[in-house]
Amino acid sequence: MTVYHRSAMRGALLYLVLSVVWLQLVGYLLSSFFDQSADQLRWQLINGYAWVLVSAGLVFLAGVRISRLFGKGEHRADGERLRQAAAVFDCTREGVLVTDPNGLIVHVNRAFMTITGYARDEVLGRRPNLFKSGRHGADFYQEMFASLGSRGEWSGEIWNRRKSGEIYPQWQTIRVVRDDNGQVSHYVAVFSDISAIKDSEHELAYLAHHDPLTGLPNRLLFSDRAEQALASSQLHKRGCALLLVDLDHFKNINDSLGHHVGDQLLKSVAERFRGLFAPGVTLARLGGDEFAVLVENCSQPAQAAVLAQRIIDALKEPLRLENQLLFINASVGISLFPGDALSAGQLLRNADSALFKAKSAGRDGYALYTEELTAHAQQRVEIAFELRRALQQQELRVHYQPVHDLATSRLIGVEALVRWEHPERGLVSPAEFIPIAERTGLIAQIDAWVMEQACRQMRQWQEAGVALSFVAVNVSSRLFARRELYEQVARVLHVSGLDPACLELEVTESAVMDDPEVALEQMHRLRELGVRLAIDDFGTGYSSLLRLKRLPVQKLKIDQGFVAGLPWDEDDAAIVQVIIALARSMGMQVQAEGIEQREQAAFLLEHACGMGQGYWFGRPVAAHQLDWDRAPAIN
Ligand SMILES: Nc1nc2c(ncn2[C@@H]2O[C@H](COP(=O)(O)O[C@H]3[C@@H](O)[C@H](n4cnc5c(=O)[nH]c(N)nc54)O[C@@H]3COP(=O)(O)O)[C@@H](O)[C@H]2O)c(=O)[nH]1
Repeated sequence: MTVYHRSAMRGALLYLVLSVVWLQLVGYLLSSFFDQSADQLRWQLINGYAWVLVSAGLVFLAGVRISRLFGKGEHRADGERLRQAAAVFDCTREGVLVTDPNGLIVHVNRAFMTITGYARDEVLGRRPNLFKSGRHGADFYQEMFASLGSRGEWSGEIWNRRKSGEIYPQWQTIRVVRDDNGQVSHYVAVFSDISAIKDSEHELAYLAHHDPLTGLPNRLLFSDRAEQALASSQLHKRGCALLLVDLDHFKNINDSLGHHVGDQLLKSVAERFRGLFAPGVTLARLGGDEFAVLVENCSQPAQAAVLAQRIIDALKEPLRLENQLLFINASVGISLFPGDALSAGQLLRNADSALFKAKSAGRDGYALYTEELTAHAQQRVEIAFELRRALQQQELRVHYQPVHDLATSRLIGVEALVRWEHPERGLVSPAEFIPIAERTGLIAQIDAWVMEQACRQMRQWQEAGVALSFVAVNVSSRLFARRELYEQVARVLHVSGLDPACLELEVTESAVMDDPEVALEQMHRLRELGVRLAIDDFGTGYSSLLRLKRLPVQKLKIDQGFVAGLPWDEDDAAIVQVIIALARSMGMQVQAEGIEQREQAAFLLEHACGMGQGYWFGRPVAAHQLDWDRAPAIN
């Protein structure tokens, strides 16, 4: 039972007792005063009316008390609600601003002051246009008031000005408050400062569109800008040039000096390139060591070529990193809009084909896109695709070319050369697919496979009693630069059980001289395994004799280009003699390749070249086709 019930019960009981006492007392008094029952009846009636009158008075008093009681409760609840609202209003992190129907500010909360920098007194009685940033036009405010008029509410992003003058974004909701008569009594605006969110959005957008290392636009932003530039060029009937720049042998820097130095170098290169171009030119880093330059208003190949040369020349001076000077070159591919391509994607692909051409032509230069390049590029893509399949479907074969001892003319070794038995095209020359395999990275897989086959084959020959000193395999520059080459060779030797001294690894002179320090380290590691090392195509690179002397190499292979002129071409004859003398002076064996005539073999024998290989001795053939007894007479 509540307090109210108990007090009501008490009142009712009191009324009951008083009524009974009153009735008994009046009845007793009337019977004692009056003998006549008619008088007694009249007074009882008067008493009844008097009691009804008193009761009505009591009911009135009770009603007043009750309504007072309820009235007090309601007021208490209202007060509580108001106190809570005021606390929320003041504690909320959202700014709150209340205006009267005329738009004059009548109230602001604490968060409002924190966000805007204004004190309460500075804004009360003023209009919210005090905070206008000037970023929004009249349309914006018209729409806002139209929404308030029709829906009684407006929400949206608005840029306002703090007291400090700083312009900032806020998310704001404005509500119209109406009184009991439906008249506008107030406008209440609740807003939050969204600068931090905007900053994060900007940061995310920046990260998504820029390369974090150099701060240059990335591929996404570059493609976007290229699309825009092309659209604008089309409209204004102007030309554009896209230059794709690739650093030559950058991988060697990463591999030999570490990624930290590689990163520093990329930053320095980006800095140097930045200094070359006027503001209208977009320079981007597309990934790895690949940069792109988009030049608007450049329609002539000659103009683009000048820029390409400027890029190449910019790297002629060494780059100064923390404590060392580094040299790096670049190759550039150029494609022009609208002459070469009509879309940004095509322009990039064409520039890539031209870049490939520049690299194939010996690097450190530029090449312009031509239509034939597309056909070649297409062909390259197709071959790369098919080559992957060929590896899986085991379409590759290993052929062996005999190597003869020139003194005895006997077959003493073989060189393993890969062949592709294409299901439709027949035997495809490695000269066609090896460069593509090198570019796509498939070469490492191919070389590893050839090495495994050659070692197994050599073991089989040895088990069959064939007296063969070595089997030579080619190691591409790509595989040679990899640290895992050592593990790979060790694994193949272990699996095949071949004596390491019977395996000869041929590395081209250019692969060695690309980065002699890395080559030196790699060669020493390989020598620890006990394998033999030969420098292939010797004479075509620019070997430093000092460096050559330090290399743990057992053989120099004279490039077939010099052998071709023997014995009549004096220059070739002189070069060959020098190479032989050089090899011998460094205690290396020397082997000539590309011997097609007896006279060439005779010249080489006469000048103390130890070994020879070429069509005159025998072409590369399948393992079972080798003629072990062939020893053609040289003299
Ligand atoms: N990384 C790898 N490269 C490989 C592998 N197999 C081959 N190659 C390289 O491909 C290029 C072309 O090779 P190929 O068509 O096999 O040509 C070799 C010989 O057939 C050819 N040769 C040999 N003797 C003569 C000759 O008397 N005349 C003549 N015109 N050509 C001849 O020379 C090529 C051998 O060259 P080399 O390797 O320098 O000893 C070629 O660059 C191969 O290196 C492979 O598995 N991996």
